Amino acid sequence: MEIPVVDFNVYELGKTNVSDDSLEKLSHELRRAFTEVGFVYLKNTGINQDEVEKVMGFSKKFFCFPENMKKPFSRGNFSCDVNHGWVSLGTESLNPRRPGDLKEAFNTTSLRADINWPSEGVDNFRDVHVSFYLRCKDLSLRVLRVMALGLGLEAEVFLSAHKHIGSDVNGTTLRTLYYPPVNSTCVKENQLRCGEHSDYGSITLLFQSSAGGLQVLNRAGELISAPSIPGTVLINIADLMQRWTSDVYVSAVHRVLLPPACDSSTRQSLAFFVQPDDEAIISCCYGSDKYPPVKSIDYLLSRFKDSYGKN
Ligand SMILES: O=C(O)CCC(=O)C(=O)O
Ligand SMILES: [Fe+2]
Repeated sequence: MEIPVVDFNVYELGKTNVSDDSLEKLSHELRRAFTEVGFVYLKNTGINQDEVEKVMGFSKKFFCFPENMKKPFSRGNFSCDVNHGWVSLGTESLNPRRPGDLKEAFNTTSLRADINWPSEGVDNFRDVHVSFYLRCKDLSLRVLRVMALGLGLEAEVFLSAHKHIGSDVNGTTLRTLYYPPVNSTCVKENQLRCGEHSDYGSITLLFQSSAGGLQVLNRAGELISAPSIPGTVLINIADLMQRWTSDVYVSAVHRVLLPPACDSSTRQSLAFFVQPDDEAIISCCYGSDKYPPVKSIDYLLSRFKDSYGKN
């Protein structure tokens, strides 16, 4: 099964009058995508390609700085948030059995005004990333509502555990990713741009530049490619949501391959990782006991330990 494209037009950002019938139809389409593949392309969400390209442009300026200008913003340097900040090339292994991923990232996890943001040479870096974070937050809340309806659950069931996105008690992160040109003579054995993994939280919104490489493992065990479709948002189920729904919605493994040997192009993506509030207890819905309840923050920290374990 390929990744379906679903039209979100009736519930796009800014729309307030949506009929129950249209929401129900949408919820069935999302349910089908999230049970059969775990990934869906949403079109007509209200977030357009120009916005995405603007954020990528600002990010790229930062990534192209020399290392000494990026280092002060490193992940781990921010006492208010363990995940906020810059992650250098090869630091994270999303598949811990592989060498470090050939990617750089900047995580916007804290929206606090009093933290140190890159500004020299990248005016507006904070504002551009924070505005896009808030747009993604709004869209995510809409998607979470429709997802609950698709399961025949009360519309607020997921939303009530995502009340604090953008505050210090919620780990939701906008991650801008930069995959520099690959020099194939320097690549380690089994190294990829991004190793096989599934995401940790509830859902992920992904926007990609035109360079390919993203693959998704479908339920038939086939790796299918997930190219960028301009103007759409690729949304996937993450692991806590799979637990929450007792495996009804599936969190699919995915990865980003190296480019072909003679291809020296770069790649960019923006991932918005939606995480339930730190203190939310995630228990299986429908009264199932398939997984024991887990606290959102405990689960997230244990997953970070695995992917940053080598450092
Ligand atoms: O860059 C991409 O297209 C995917 C990145 C990803 O899957 C992740 O960071 O979790
Ligand atoms: Fe991912």
